[in-house]
Amino acid sequence: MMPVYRAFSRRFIILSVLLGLLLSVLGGVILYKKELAVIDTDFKRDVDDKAMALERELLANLEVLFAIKSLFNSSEEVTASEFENLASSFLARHHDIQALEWAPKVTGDRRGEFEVARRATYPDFEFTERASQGRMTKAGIRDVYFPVYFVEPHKGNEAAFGFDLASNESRLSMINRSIDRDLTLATKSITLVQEVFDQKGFLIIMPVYEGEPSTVNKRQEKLQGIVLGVYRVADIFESAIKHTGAKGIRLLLKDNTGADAEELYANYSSDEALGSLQKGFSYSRSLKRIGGRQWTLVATPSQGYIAERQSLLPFLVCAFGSIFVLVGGGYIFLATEHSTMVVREAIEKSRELDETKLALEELSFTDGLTGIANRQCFDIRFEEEWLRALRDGTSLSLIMVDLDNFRLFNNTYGYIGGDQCLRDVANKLALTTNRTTDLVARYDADQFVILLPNTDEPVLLADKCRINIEKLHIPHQASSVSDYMTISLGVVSMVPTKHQSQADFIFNVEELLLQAKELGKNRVGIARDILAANRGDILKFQYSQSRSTE
Ligand SMILES: Nc1nc2c(ncn2[C@@H]2O[C@H](COP(=O)(O)OP(=O)(O)OP(=O)(O)O)[C@@H](O)[C@H]2O)c(=O)[nH]1
Repeated sequence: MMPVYRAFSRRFIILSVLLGLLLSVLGGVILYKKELAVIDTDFKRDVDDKAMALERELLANLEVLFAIKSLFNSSEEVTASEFENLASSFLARHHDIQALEWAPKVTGDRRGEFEVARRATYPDFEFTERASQGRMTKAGIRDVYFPVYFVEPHKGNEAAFGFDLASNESRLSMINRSIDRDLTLATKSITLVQEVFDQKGFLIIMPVYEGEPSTVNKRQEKLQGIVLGVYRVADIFESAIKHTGAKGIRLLLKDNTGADAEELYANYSSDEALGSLQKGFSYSRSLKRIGGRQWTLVATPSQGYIAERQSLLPFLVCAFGSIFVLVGGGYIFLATEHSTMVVREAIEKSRELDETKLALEELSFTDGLTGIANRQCFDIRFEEEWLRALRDGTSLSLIMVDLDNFRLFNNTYGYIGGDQCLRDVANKLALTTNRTTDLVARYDADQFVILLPNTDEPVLLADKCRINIEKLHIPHQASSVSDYMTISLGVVSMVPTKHQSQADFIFNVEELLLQAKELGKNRVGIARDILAANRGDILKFQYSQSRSTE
């Protein structure tokens, strides 16, 4: 029973520990995923903030162009200083504008007139275009020019001053589109004429007409020129982003207008390797369409951004949960083992106690000197057998034995010799009885009893005992009967009835033993009814009886 219980409790503890570990890991994973979800939401919000800042920045720059356009709309002829004053005031506030420019529409026949007018202030002024090797050269002959006539700030934009925007096919087509539809348009990324380093820039152009022409022809006819904003992508980007809060976000600005997407600017180095977690957070946010261009912000968090927002909580939940489960499981396991041990010890103790009790019981029923049953044992067995015989209607016989002249034996051979004699006699009496149900017990000092349940010939057995003791040849010089130790016996046998008592039964056998003593010892005292019942053996008893008379 115990091993089954132990195996069950061990299996239960192991399963509980495994379940606890699983729950700890699960708890950690759930918290980890929740944290990632929060980071994802925060990240998208931060990117949206930056995209909106970029939109605001572009719209603010458009407003500047509208203000300059208004200047040209409201004046017959805008002078260089008027343009300079207005543009400077905007440039002072908008540091991300590379230049604000005015490019009038100049027909081929008026080119000289325009060049001369500007040479009053800038003697080297002429209409220019970009030569094939990238350097600036005098503009070729064409019907219409759009030369950069005013440019603020002048310093740093000298290369653009006089540059004919119509010198480039694709730019001219965009200008014409803007003019025909009265559209504010932004170019795709270009390398600015004033650019020294390899940075991407773009232009926003805004046509200025006389009045408000509503058809294509009238627009072409009434066109005065073009207001231009010149920008470096990086400047616009950094200026917009620098006031937004979150740091550690890798941003890539792409121009997705048309079929070919183009990368405009990235605020990180492209050879930086990305982790899978970073890639998982990647987020694209399209900006409002401005100047006909569709810009998109592609964002990925840096490792620092993620690390800053991750806590140790999921790990701690997992680690401490596991430790708690393991320690708890270990404690319960040890406690169970201990209690099992205690129970096992208790069972062992109880078994030992039972054994001790049995041994004590055995001792209490054993005569200390001879090792056969004692008086107490006899009394209990006698009671039991009496009741059994009474119930079953069977016979019960009792032989009482007394050593002859034992006092004299003691006097002659001493108590130690007497003790040995008692042991020898007891041993021989026990050997003489055959049945397991027979009981030989020491009754008193030198007296023994033999209880014989359901025995037909108790007298024969009694005489056999007498003969066997005499045959032991235990010397007894002082005996009045023989040279050896002899015994006298009384025998009673009856089928008990409820009118008879155990005491009478004992009394009778004592009487018969006394008679045997009185008749001369070394003989069996038999009741008359037994003599009658055992007629066939009468001679033997006569022999026994006759011994005493010799
Ligand atoms: N050695 C020894 N002697 C004992 C023990 N118990 C009793 N005796 C002695 O046994 C003797 C019993 O003597 P009795 O039965 O009275 O008389 P007896 O000498 O046997 O005489 P009869 O019975 O008439 O033959 C006494 O001397 C007791 O002291 C014992 O355990 N050991």
